[in-house]
Amino acid sequence: ENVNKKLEKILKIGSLPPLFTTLRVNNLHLERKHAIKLIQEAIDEEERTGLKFEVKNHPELNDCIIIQNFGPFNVDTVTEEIIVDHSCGMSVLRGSDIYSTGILSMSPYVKVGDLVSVYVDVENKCRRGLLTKDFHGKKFFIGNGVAMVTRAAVFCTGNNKLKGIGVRMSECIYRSPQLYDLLPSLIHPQNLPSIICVHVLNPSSDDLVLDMCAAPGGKTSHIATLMGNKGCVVALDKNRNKTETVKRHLEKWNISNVQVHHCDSSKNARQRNAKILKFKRESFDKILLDAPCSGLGQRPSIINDITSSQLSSYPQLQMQLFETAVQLLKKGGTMVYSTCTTNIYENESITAWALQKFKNLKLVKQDPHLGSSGWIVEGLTEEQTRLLQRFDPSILLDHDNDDDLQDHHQDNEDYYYLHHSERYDIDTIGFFIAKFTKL
Ligand SMILES: C[S@@+](CC[C@H](N)C(=O)[O-])C[C@H]1O[C@@H](n2cnc3c(N)ncnc32)[C@H](O)[C@@H]1O
Repeated sequence: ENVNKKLEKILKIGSLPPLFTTLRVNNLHLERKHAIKLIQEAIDEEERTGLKFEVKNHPELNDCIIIQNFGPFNVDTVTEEIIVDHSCGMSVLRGSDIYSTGILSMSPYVKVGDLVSVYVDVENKCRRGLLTKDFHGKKFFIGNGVAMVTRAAVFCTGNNKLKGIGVRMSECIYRSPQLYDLLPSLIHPQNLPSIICVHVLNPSSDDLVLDMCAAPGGKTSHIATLMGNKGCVVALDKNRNKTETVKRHLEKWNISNVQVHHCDSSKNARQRNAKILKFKRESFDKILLDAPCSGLGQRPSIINDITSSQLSSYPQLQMQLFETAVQLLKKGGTMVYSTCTTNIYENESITAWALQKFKNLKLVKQDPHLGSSGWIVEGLTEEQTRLLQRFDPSILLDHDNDDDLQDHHQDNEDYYYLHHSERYDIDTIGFFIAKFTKL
């Protein structure tokens, strides 16, 4: 009964966007107070919702900025419709406009400048180019916007998909400031636990650091920045295209202490095209293993179509990567293992397995520790779970009236209330961090 209730809360909170946007500042090139001023000015100028977004310091992280968002709002639908894919819908709920590539279906006579209601294709069933009246699958309303393109322009451009903004959002059920492409070399939108994760690793300027699963590179640039663009970071990813994304991001940030390689970081490399680089055993001072995972902590996520076999495949891969990490870590070195999932089998159970298998590994205290403790599993003592850091936004829904979990997309005053208190350290994506030292 309790487990089901917890699961219900995890799914419910997972379907909502966090109501805080967090940004990391490139403090090698810009002081945070100047960044705050520039961002506030840009938001005030762009603002179309009539809401006042306040840009603030994170009180404990010297490179982090927080902006509180608003929602949910009741928005009336209009006759003209468009349907967008899931990932586009999720970006809209976090403040984005709609790019034409995300549009799946559109009413036939929409003209540029018309107001349209925007829906997400919940079950991934809408064929691209379908007329909205012919789509009978589940769809979820996320707000209204102004069409910048016609149906013909979106769907009749041959093989080249139309690029650029297709619908400019005017009233979303959740409202966040428009930040994309704002000062891309100086600020990076990043979820709070991801920022905390690299502070926990705490790299310094004379370290040799390995980032085993680096793409798209958010944590890599953070590691490099904390090292003052000195020392050396080796950043690996098994996906070649994604390593190019990492390189572009680092170039934008003017970072020169990172070597990026296309490489399979697991011991038993099976991916055919990824090179396997040989590093000397016990050569790295610090290692980040931000592991591939089931992503169950990602928010918002209206659907989750992960299969149980996909879900159960992750621990195996995580253990392989973990073994490589332990081999490559120096004695006395530090390793951080992290995931963006709430799945205990990819988090606490991997930690328990690692402590059992590698007797020279020890869990150590994390600083900062803003999340809650880990969950208790076989093989971990209570004291050890207190050294783990788990971000579990479902605790926002832990209040006395558990039986009355209403649909937040209606008129959920409880939810609205919760979000208007200062809960930025809880209203995050789901995330897990374990920090080890090698004896
Ligand atoms: C959670 S994401 C990493 C996010 C990244 N650390 C960041 O903060 O931007 C996991 C990454 O692991 C990569 N990956 C998966 N299996 C891998 C392997 N065997 N070796 C190296 N990278 C792998 C994926 O391509 C993916 O980019």
